[in-house]
Amino acid sequence: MTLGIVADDVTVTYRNGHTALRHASFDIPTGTITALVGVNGAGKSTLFKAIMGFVPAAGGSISVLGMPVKEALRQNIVAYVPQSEEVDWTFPVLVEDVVMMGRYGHMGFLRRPKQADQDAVTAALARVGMANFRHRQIGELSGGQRKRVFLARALAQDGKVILLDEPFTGVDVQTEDAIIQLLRDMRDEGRVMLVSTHNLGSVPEFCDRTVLVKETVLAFGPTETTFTRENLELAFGGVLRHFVLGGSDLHDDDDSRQITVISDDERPFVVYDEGGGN
Ligand SMILES: Nc1ncnc2c1ncn2[C@@H]1O[C@H](COP(=O)(O)OP(=O)(O)OP(=O)(O)O)[C@@H](O)[C@H]1O
Repeated sequence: MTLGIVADDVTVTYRNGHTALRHASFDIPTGTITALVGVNGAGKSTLFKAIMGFVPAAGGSISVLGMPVKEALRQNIVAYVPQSEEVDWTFPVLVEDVVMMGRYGHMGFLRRPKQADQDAVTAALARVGMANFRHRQIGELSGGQRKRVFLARALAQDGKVILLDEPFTGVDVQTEDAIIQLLRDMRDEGRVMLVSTHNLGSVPEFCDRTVLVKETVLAFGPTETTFTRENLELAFGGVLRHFVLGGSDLHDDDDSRQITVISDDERPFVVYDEGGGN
């Protein structure tokens, strides 16, 4: 088992003094898809930022493919697929330009694309089924198409570790299935896929591993032993009312993919179904 990402006792404190993660530890091997699960504000994005070196760890350490974060950044091996809200969609930029950004780390100082860079962009767009959209403005695309373009950027970068922040928000079932298939292919190529998702129903279906966060890492490991009723109740701070997992049940009907967590004050807290998520 080759180690992909290892967090050892990581604490992250923002400049305003807020500590978003305390003593968080986990490890995930290469060649896996790992779900990052937790309520809003649990620290998922913070963990991503720490892995990308955007925020320093106030304590502990993170290694990526055996390297410190700084070195991993230098080698351009960590790719990021952002949440839609993080992107300024009014910025006038073509689809091919967004994907070309994935090549920047492979280019020289002047960032002049070579034929190999153009080829990588073409191949990445084809792989996500967006070849025909190459010359479109990014702002003119649908939510699902935009996700595909950012996945193409990660592919063009040839990231060995790919962080995806809620890739299923606002995408239809067909696009979700296409994204899951792509993630599986990338896993089989030995990459590390870390996926933050609120779409709990699909976690057991496609994530080999799960990391549960709530201001720290509550639990991590293989999904069968980690994505349990007890751990989910801990992560969501409520009572799990409807929890159907595993095997053929998952595919029998739409209902069986639904997970409902009822919060302590009896309001449905998390209600997710096949295509949904909120
Ligand atoms: N730049 C920042 N400065 C200070 N505090 C921050 C900053 N970014 C996030 N936080 C705080 O850190 C905590 C964790 O936020 P984070 O964005 O990591 O949560 P999350 O799990 O990604 O949530 P969501 O599911 O809503 O995306 C929250 O309490 C948040 O308010």
